[in-house]
Amino acid sequence: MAITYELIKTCKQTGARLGRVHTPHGVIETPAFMPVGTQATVKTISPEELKTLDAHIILSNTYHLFIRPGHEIVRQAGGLHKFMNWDRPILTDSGGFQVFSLSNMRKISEEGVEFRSHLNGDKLFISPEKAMEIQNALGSDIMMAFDECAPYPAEYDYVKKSLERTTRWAERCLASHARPQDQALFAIVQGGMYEDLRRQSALELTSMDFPGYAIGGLSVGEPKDLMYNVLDCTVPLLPTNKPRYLMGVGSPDALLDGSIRGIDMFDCVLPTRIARNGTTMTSQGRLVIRNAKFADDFGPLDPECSCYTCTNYSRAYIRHLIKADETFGIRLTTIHNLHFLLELMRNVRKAIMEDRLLDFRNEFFETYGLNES
Ligand SMILES: Nc1nc2cc3nc(NCCc4ccc(CCO)cc4)[nH]c3cc2c(=O)[nH]1
Ligand SMILES: [Zn+2]
Repeated sequence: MAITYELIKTCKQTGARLGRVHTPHGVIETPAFMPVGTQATVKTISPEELKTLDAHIILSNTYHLFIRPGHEIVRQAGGLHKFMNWDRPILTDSGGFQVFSLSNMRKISEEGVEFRSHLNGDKLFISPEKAMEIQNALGSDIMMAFDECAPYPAEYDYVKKSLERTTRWAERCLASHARPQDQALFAIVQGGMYEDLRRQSALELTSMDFPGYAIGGLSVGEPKDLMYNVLDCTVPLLPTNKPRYLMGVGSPDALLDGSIRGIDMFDCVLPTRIARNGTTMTSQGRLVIRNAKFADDFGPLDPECSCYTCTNYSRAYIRHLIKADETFGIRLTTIHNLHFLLELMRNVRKAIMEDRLLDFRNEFFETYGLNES
């Protein structure tokens, strides 16, 4: 079996679970945050630094690696682990979402999606079979089924037709799964913001017995309370002995409230993306280091933080680097933001062990600020 999920305990205060996902490249302690390395690198951070930060798994993208450098190159390199020198688990997203969020001129049919590369405009086509061939070449430990992430908002009838096609595509992914012993294929539940369609999608996909289930179609601009409604009606329909992965979610508040609702895995570009413009997550909420008030502030970014950045550099120095567009500044804010979220998840796992996750959540929001993202 490519992966097995070990449920260690369920929190008495909430629906949160402490677990472990065992993979051929190591164990993932859950609930887990996955740093995003879209083009085979977590931007500006080395694999050694990711290990120092204690990231257990990273995410890469089928769409990006298909259009550059091409999955055959990665296959010839011996797979993504060798290519990027990362020997811990890798999850690859299947490309559906990226095609819709990045490329223009795309046509969706039963067969798959025709689109133009956002790099050079080449006309390309990805089908469920193609998405599986690419992920097979990449050699990721966890592959995602090829799906359609319905836009938000979207008409009921469109979402229903779309989820039913996503279910048929999931069957085609299963049928073309070349190495189920080495790679786990996760299905992706769709259904927009409609409870009955979410139920339909969950029941259709869980009847096919995948090793793990993702909840897609969220974090697409909907209000947070809608996202939580969808989780409340979807998570209970997923098997308790398999991992649940909420795609594209990674703000501190959503990691906490998603864990409370029984989500085991999260990914988001947020910490790395906002770091590049100097926005940082600190125990007192968001801090935009470009702000002039930090020009002569020689204290650490976050006094409560023990990361490499907060141990060795001042706000004044980091602000100077970001203003001067120095890459080292982006490395420092990225290291801090990744540490902040990975540390948050370590504390979430500790709070579940001690049956006090709800208390931990309320304490966290008192200092971080409820409406932060
Ligand atoms: N295969 C598949 N992949 C997905 C990836 C997703 N990623 C998201 N949301 C990410 C949203 C997101 C994008 C950028 C930033 C940076 C700061 O603005 C933060 C969040 N939702 C998602 C849904 C799906 C989905 O249904 N299927
Ligand atoms: Zn720090």
